[in-house]
Amino acid sequence: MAVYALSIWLFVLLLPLLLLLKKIVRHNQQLPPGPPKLPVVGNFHQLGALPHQSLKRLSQKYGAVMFLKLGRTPLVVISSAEAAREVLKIHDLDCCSRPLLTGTGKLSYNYLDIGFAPYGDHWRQMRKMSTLELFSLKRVQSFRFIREEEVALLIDSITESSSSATPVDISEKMFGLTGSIVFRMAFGKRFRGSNYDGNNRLPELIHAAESLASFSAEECFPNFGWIIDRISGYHGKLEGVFLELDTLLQELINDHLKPERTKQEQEDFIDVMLKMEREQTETVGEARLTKNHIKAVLMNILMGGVDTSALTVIWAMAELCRNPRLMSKARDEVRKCIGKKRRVTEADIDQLHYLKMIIKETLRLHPPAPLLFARKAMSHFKVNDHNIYPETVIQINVWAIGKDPIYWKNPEEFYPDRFIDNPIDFRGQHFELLPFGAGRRSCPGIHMGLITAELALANLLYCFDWKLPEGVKEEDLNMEEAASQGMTIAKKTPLVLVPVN
Ligand code: HEM
Repeated sequence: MAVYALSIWLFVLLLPLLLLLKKIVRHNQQLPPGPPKLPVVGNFHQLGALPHQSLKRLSQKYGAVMFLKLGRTPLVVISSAEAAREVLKIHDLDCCSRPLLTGTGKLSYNYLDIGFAPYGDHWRQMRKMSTLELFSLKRVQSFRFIREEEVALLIDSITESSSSATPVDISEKMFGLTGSIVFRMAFGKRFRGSNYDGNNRLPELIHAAESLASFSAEECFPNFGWIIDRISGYHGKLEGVFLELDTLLQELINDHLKPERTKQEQEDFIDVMLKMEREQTETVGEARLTKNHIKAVLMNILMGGVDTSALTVIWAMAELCRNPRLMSKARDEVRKCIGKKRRVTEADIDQLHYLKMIIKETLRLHPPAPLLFARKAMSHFKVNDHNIYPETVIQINVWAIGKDPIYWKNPEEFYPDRFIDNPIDFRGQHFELLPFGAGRRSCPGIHMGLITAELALANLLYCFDWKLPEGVKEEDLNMEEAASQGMTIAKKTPLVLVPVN
């Protein structure tokens, strides 16, 4: 008992000394400034349900390069274009790895993929293969007929509602559309509404996979996090979601291997990767391309390709419906340029300059991945004279940068005209606008994502006039973001509009 009391007294006496020591060490380390941390949890409690919004508020107090701790994990958050340029351009190679997490490891077949794989030979080979064979402009163009057919089906389904002025759930329609397009490109099969060959859990599964692809409690709090994971059933959920997706992907691959399968006119992603597996001369990392590599890439395509384009169109339509003047300007452009046709085709898109500005403005205010995907520092480097040490997780708050009044006049206003005679683009050269990231880990699906969103939006504007449902005023339209469920941020409530033709 006496020993116990003595240790408590010693602790109380030594505490100020320990704190002082910590301050000195920290000063010597020259870490970026950041909010005070609580013991054990660090700054975890300050993230809230919408971390990009909380982190923006904190950065206004602590700076554009900010140091936090998620439990034990050191985290640096970047919130200005200048600092983003230093990280993503000058120090791209120092920090172009990803943190190794239980969730991402499982869903990527132990990092055989592109998106979650750590930097190294394997990732370089996979990224090269996907850039040349899956995401090239030529390949994207080869799927033009799929996008045009699926958009035509969508317009037909909305036409039925427009004749009776029935409200349409645009959010559901958009996830259905992008799901169908990605499905056909990747697997050569149709995915209708929320139903794929009887598997109506697919959209739910993709969202569940996205939410499991982040830090588990144990990764943040090594001492007791496992208890939280046990209570929340984290590992069971991860196993379950992985097993269902793995079974689906394996079945799709098996279908492609059946000798009786009729040769498709158009190769899908599985065909392309199976052909590469057969013909490979180069090794991928230490191993050759296997079925697990193929499934890992398909998993990335499902998780990265469906929600992102859908969210872009949903937010664009929501912004236009709140701004009738911009809506008529956009509609006039599409109808004037296209003239009398049934549908807008991809060949028409290049003339639609205002539509492209709308997409850009939407991606500025509503980047689907507001913090990009987490990166991990591989070596020591400095940003604004602050040290960033190996193993630090780095998040770029592109949502905050897109709203920074230093670069954007009236940043909260949806104003596509700001891009007239303005060279700022979103392909990774202008650090004030980074919805696709920049540098080595930037989005390889940019052409595919953009053309899908542009074609869908152009046709929605060309084929219908849009009204808000009875009793909803423009200023009442709910523009809140849903609580973070992983890498992307959705609109909190579905967008419901009435089509008129
Ligand atoms: C509007 C549509 C899209 C947006 C806004 C978007 C955004 C992003 C962002 C922000 C990143 C992370 C960049 C970084 O960490 O610096 C990323 C990575 C990635 N995206 Fe996209 N994306 C879109 C469409 C697509 C599509 C259609 C696909 C595939 C079919 C795709 C596949 C990927 C992959 C595989 C990565 C990981 C790259 C790597 O780590 O090397 N994306 N995307």
